[in-house]
Formats: sequence, structure tokens, C-alpha cells
Amino acid sequence: MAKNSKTISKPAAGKPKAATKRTAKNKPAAKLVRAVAKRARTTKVWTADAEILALLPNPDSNATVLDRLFATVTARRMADPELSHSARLLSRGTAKVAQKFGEEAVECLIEAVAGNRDALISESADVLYHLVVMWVDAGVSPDQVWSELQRREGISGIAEKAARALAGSVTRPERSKP
Ligand SMILES: N=c1c2ncn([C@@H]3O[C@H](COP(=O)(O)OP(=O)(O)OP(=O)(O)O)[C@@H](O)[C@H]3O)c2ncn1[C@@H]1O[C@H](COP(=O)(O)O)[C@@H](O)[C@H]1O
Repeated sequence: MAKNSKTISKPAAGKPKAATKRTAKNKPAAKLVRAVAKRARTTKVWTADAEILALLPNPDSNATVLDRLFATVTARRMADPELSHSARLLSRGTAKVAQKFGEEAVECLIEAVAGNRDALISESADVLYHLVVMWVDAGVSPDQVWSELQRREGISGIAEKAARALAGSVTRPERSKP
């Protein structure tokens, strides 16, 4: 802690330390955006492949803010519903929790369609909060969701859908026509 405050209060000569840090942190993200834009222009195909993921600052990092939010909401389960929005929502039951998630998702898509970027960011945060509340209510942990996302990495959605259709046609024989 003391070490950090020293770093902030005494930046190195020339550029302030914080500004240098921020630029360095943003660089891979800007590079990623350029790479994705170029790929989209030249191939018109989206590929979340290793080449693009390698440009991320930390390809193994997960959404730690969501992990912290999950821990907070879990801890709020037993809190006073007068003091905690999460406690109030969870006390109203699964149907209400799910309904709130749905409402927030709809608000989010309305902003997306309207092209309101700032409102979309705000509504996205609402959606994620209500998704986390839904996970807590259902007893699903973020790790389980991260694992499922990791399992899907590198598997094209088109290929996966085709494989699913194939598996369905093998396991579910066509219904006999009347
Ligand atoms: N991220 C959020 C968050 N996002 C949105 N909201 C709340 O979600 C509510 C949504 O408002 P609505 O009017 O749509 O919902 P509502 O009041 O239930 O209305 P009804 O549909 O019931 O009529 C607002 O009160 C927002 O403040 C959030 N409440 C809490 N968090 C996080 O959860 C943590 C714990 O919060 P508490 O549980 O309140 O302590 C906080 O520290 C935050 O990190």
C-alpha cells in the first residue's frame, strides 16, 4: 500500500507515471481493435483465434469484477432487504429475479438498436448485475460459466450448430408423418 502511494505521489521525471501506465495498458486493446477491424474488412469473417487473443493484455484473465460482484451479492443474501437491493430482489423469489433480468435485457437491446452507445454501456452493467443475481438465486457460480466459455473457445458457432444438428438427427429419429 505504502509502495503504491509512493509511486503515485512521486512520478518519474518526464511523463507522469499514471499517464505512462495508462497508455501502455491501452496499447494492446487498440492493437486488438485494429486487428479485428482489419480482419473484418479483408475476410468478412470473425475469428476469435489465437492470433487475436494473443494481443489481449492477459488472455487468461477472467472477468474479476463479476467474480467480486458475485461474492458481494452472495453475501447480501442474508442482508436486510431495506438496506440491500440484492437482498430485496432475492427475497422476492426466482420468478421476480428472472423477470428483472429480462426487463434489463430488453432495455439493453433497445439502446443497442437505437445506437445509444453510452446508454448501452450503462444498461449492459444493469444486465450483468441482474445476471449475477440470477446466478446467486440459481446456485450457479461464475467459475462454471467461465469454464463453459473456455470450453467453447476456438469452436466456431456455425460448426457447433452444424454438429448439433447432426447429433440431433442421429439421436432423434425423424417423426413419422401422419
Ligand atoms: N451493480 C449493481 C446494480 N446495478 C443496478 N442496481 C440496482 O438495480 C435497481 C434497478 O432498478 P429498477 O427500478 O429497475 O428495479 P426495482 O427497484 O427492483 O423496481 P421494481 O421492478 O421492483 O418496481 C436499481 O435500484 C439499481 O440501483 C444495482 N444494485 C447493486 N449493484 C451492485 O451490487 C452491490 C450490492 O448492492 P446491494 O445489494 O444494494 O447492497 C453494489 O455494491 C453494486 O456493486
